[in-house]
Amino acid sequence: MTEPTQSKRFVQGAVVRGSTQHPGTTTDQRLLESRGPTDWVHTDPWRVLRIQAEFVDGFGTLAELGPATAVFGSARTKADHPFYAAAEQIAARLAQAGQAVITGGGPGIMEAANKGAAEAGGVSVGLGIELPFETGLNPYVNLGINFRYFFARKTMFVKYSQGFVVLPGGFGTLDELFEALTLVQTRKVTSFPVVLFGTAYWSGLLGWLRETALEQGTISGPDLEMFVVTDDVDEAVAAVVASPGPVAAERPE
Ligand SMILES: C/C(=C\CNc1ncnc2c1ncn2[C@@H]1O[C@H](COP(=O)(O)O)[C@@H](O)[C@H]1O)CO
Repeated sequence: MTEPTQSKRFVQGAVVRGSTQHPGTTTDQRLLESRGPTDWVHTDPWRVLRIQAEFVDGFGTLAELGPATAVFGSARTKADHPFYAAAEQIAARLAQAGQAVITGGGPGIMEAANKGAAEAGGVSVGLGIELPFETGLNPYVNLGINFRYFFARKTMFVKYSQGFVVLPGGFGTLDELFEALTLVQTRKVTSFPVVLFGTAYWSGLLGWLRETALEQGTISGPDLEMFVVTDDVDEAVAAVVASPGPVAAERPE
């Protein structure tokens, strides 16, 4: 009987190959030398890995953030608008209360909130999003992550904040607001305060929710109690600072 010789073995990561199974090159050689078709970078399996990478970067960066509140509002609000000043003040108060402030990292209300947080010495988070036109993170972000995918970015807002303060805004703001309300309504999260800042701006929407949505039974009475509506900076801050965060509703495993 012939003794197998150790020297003829080839170790390939976790795999051990005998001489007849030798691949001829090492894995590193093939990685470094390969040049071939590149269309696979535009396929869904590759996108899945990129999506995973966004979650890895987001979770890895924000896991130790501590208490935080997300502030939303129009990307178009100018620096001389009263809502810009209000967002700046809300964020400054949140920072003074030991909270990080999370925004979409863009201009308008996002910039105001990042400015308020950063200038008050707080953590000023910007979760940027790739858009067809380049806007980039505003200069007041001191902890920023850029996302390709809206849904990965939206997970970060909810996962790492203990409440939302929503200032007047358009479709983007409404999307963020209604996502939070849907998560609370469906009990995906509990203890998640949503503050609508700017009573006059929100009154039309709230009236429609009461007089049309509630009337026609598409929402219920308690759904209308999910948010605090205010023009008062202190009230807005107090509503979120007291919250323990997006506690997942209990369910049997
Ligand atoms: C349209 C303009 C800039 C776009 N830049 C944005 N950067 C980051 N996040 C954005 C941007 N635009 C929208 N968002 C997100 O939606 C919310 C604001 O949307 P709205 O439609 O303006 O209300 C905001 O909270 C972001 O998360 C201006 O030149």
